[in-house]
Amino acid sequence: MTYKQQEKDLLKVKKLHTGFYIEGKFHHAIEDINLEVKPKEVVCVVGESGCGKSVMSLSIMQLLPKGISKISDGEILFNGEDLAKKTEKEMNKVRGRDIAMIFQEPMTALNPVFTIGYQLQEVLFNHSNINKKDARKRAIELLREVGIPRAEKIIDEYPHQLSGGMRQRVMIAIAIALHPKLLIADEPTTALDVTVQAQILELLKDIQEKEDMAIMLITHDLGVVADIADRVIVMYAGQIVEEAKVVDLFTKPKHPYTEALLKSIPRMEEVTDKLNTIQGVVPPITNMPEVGCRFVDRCHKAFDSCKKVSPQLGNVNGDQHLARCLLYEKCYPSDYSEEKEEISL
Ligand SMILES: Nc1ncnc2c1ncn2[C@@H]1O[C@H](COP(=O)(O)OP(=O)(O)OP(=O)(O)O)[C@@H](O)[C@H]1O
Repeated sequence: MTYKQQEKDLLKVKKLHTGFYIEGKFHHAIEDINLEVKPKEVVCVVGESGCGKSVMSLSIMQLLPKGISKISDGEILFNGEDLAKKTEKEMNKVRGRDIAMIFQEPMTALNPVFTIGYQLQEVLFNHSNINKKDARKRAIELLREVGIPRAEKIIDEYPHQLSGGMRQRVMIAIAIALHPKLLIADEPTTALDVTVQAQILELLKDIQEKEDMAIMLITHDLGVVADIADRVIVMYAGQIVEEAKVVDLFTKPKHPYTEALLKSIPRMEEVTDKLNTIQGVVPPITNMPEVGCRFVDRCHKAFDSCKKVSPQLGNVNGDQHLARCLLYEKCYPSDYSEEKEEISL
């Protein structure tokens, strides 16, 4: 039995396409996204800024900005139910109770005019019949669980009285209050300094184990991934370009973009005066190449066909390692033939 067949999916995203209306024209920000998250699994989604990571997570949570964006195709199955078909009222029940989300900047998610305790208890009141006394007790327990010292005092403080790391701990406490089955964490450590980043990652790992919860962690930093992920999904220009178990991704990366991301992680043992950065930028959604590989202009392994043939996501190293690159035979479109390409030239 393969890994993918072992357990039922908690989240299964199928052929998801989401985009924005810009100057009256619809442009896709993510295209043909297929992914699964199993119960208790930690899946990391990585890629540079603008690759579509946040659009993907906001699509799953149905939190895209109204009027200017839409899911144009696809399904988002959570425990078999399509979230894309749920009403706002139904989604309000799912958010927090089944799927929780934490963001990069906790200050924007926390309300500055209410105490920490008020905001924690509000979640408990909204989803259960708990009384005031028990809610306060539970809120203090939750603050302790996420490592907040002097929880009895902090509960009556306001978000601005806490450090960035402590605020992120409060967000995690709110997120786990109802024991969700999935936590989506969008760059949860990016705004924090390095030592605090490590503590928050450690906390997420502990909580994931204690709560038996799955995590989808979104980050632009592959360094963060090594420590926590079971599986990694690499996104580039709105598409998944590689997906593998964490060990395989780090030891046998298949896509030149993943290789470049790995090279850009600073290493202690390398004495160098410059960081390896990837030259160029991610194409904007208003100027996405219609055909060919979207990484072609930045790829040092690119060859002629890369501009003419759109690579498919294919199995490149057993059934758990997918990549979207013409270096691999399995990534050519099923109707591809060299003859056809020659005629079209
Ligand atoms: N409100 C919006 N209106 C128009 N385009 C948008 C909007 N939000 C995102 N986009 C575009 O969608 C694409 C994907 O953006 P997204 O925020 O998902 O990237 P990301 O990988 O999460 O980057 P970051 O790490 O910077 O958040 C980008 O080209 C971005 O410019």
